[in-house]
Amino acid sequence: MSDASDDGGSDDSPADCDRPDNVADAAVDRWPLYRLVAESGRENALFVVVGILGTGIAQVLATADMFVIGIAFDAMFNGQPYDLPLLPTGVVPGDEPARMLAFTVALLVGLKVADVSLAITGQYCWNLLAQRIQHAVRVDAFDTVQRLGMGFFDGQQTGDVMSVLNNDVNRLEEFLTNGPQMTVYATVVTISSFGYMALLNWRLALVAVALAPVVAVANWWFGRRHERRHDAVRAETGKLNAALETAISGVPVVKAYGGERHETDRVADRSRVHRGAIWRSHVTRSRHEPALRLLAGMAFLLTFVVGTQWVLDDRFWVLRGTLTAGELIPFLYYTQNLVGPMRVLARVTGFYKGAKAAAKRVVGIQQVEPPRETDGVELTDVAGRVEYDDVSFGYPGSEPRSGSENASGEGSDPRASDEQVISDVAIDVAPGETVGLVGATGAGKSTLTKLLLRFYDPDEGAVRLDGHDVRDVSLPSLRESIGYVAQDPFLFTGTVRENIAYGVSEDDRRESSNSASGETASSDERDATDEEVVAAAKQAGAHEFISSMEAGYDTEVGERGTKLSGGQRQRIALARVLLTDPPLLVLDEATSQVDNRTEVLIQRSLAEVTADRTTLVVAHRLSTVRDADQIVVLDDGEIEEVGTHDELVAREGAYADLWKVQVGEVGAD
Ligand SMILES: Nc1ncnc2c1ncn2[C@@H]1O[C@H](COP(=O)(O)OP(=O)(O)OP(=O)(O)O)[C@@H](O)[C@H]1O
Repeated sequence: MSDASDDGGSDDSPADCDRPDNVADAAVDRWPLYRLVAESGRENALFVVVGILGTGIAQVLATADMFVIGIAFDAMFNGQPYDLPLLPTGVVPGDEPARMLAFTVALLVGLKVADVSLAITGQYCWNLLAQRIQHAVRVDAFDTVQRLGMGFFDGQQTGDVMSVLNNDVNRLEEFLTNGPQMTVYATVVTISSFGYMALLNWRLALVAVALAPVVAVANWWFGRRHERRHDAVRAETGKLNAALETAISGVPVVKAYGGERHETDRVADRSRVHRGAIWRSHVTRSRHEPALRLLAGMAFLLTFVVGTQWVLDDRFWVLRGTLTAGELIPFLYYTQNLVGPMRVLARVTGFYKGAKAAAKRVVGIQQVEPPRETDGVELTDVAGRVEYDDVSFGYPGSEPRSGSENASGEGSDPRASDEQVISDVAIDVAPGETVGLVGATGAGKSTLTKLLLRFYDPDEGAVRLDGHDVRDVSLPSLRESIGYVAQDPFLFTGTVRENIAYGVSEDDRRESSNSASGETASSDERDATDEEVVAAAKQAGAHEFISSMEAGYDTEVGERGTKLSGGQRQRIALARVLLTDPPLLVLDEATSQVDNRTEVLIQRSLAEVTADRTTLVVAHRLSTVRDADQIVVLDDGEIEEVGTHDELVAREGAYADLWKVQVGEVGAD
């Protein structure tokens, strides 16, 4: 995946910035998890500190009990002094065993109460931290995704991107909830157990930890295996999601072609691969923990043998000095106590590697630089002059036509090897003009409009608006100047009213994103009034059918507008654009799905709207562009003819042929 250059207008190309093959391939960061937590977690530093202290001190106190019992045991039964570190001598009772016992019980109860209270506080902080970071990472990643150029979405499967925003981010939460406190627990229990052992007998303590280097190497080895396994699981989860998303969103086609069995088989194949990846991950996990416990068991046995011999013989090999039974019993307890951290170490390593694999994918998305949004010329009072200045363009990553060469005649430049979809197109649209773009399917009409909107940048030449290269114009300002109705308009789940008013609430949306980035928004935000919504719907020929629906403007349109017909969706999309009252209009087959009578009505009301604003109209139905000031006929990405309807008909060229076919003067062949 390539990062976008961000240092100049023409270098900051939405097409350049996003050619990822796979979200996971993008992460070049060595510490993706640290990067995410550090970026999102700075404001949560207090939770980290309290979490570490709470969990840490709780564990120190939890492991103190056996130490206290050992000292009390020797004091009560072996006549040793009742010497507890950190406690003033006056507090500790005298020689009477009953008083010593009462004091010991009170001390143990106090330790347990403090331990539990601190553990609960620590747990609370870790949970809160995990939730907050998960939320921040998800919102940040989503914000990045939706600001990426169209090239990113061309190269990604929606289900895979969804999987990053959902499954992978959840995986982070799982790690953050459990990982830090488990790590603190394991570290503190290990250190404090070792500390208590060293206080009891430092020589025997060294024996007990003799196998620590072996544990470290074994854990490192398992960690590497975990990482590979988790990388595969995360990638396969994304692919499975993509397969599910494609099958569900294509359900009408699947049903129409009776493809249910085929889709089930396809999902089953993906699920099988996914299951295999998960299984391999489980196998690694199921071997990891027992292996570490085995090593801990060996350490315990070693300590037991050495310690017992030492107590019996007053020495063991080079180990000399006194070792009492009262010292050995807590000592063995602490050695056994190390089994818990071993188990946790294995689990935390698994959690960490899983979260790291997920973080790589999240960071992979975050590393794709979105095109600059706020730099550049702010357009005000747009007159509407549009110029395509010898524009050539090929979609990033598309295959070159056979035999084609790039501009330099070399094949090594990946950009230049893209298939040219637009070649040397020059069009000059005066402010207020309406231009029709016509031509065979795949001729490049929609692509030309997308270059104006800067969904992509041209490879050669420039697209200008009011004399400004659109690459030098700030993206929000450019897109606010252009009302765009796409070929297959998208409606959001919600009511008809909400869908029509969507564009006018834009300022509100910008305000929230600006306030997130610390900027303040202008104060002229407003919502559309009901009258404005209805007026726009009337202009778009939508009012009649909306009013005939039971809930009128409050009708729910369903997901992506599935409860409406194609023509109804188009009219709502048209109304949405008209409501924003942009200086420029780009209508890409905006009325292709409405019937002829409705189209004529829409054309009449649109005539008023388009009279004094620049309008680009893409149409197959030539009656839609008949009254345009100029009609550009495209053929295979090149301009074939330009003129008014009458001029082109009189010229008897390609347009005239198309016109004759459409008015029925000649057959299609
Ligand atoms: N995102 C994309 N990635 C790669 N190639 C694309 C992409 N979108 C369009 N193309 C290709 O670019 C060429 C021009 O497509 P475009 O949509 O501009 O044609 P059009 O003239 O609008 O066609 P239609 O009338 O069918 O809508 C086609 O060959 C198409 O396959």
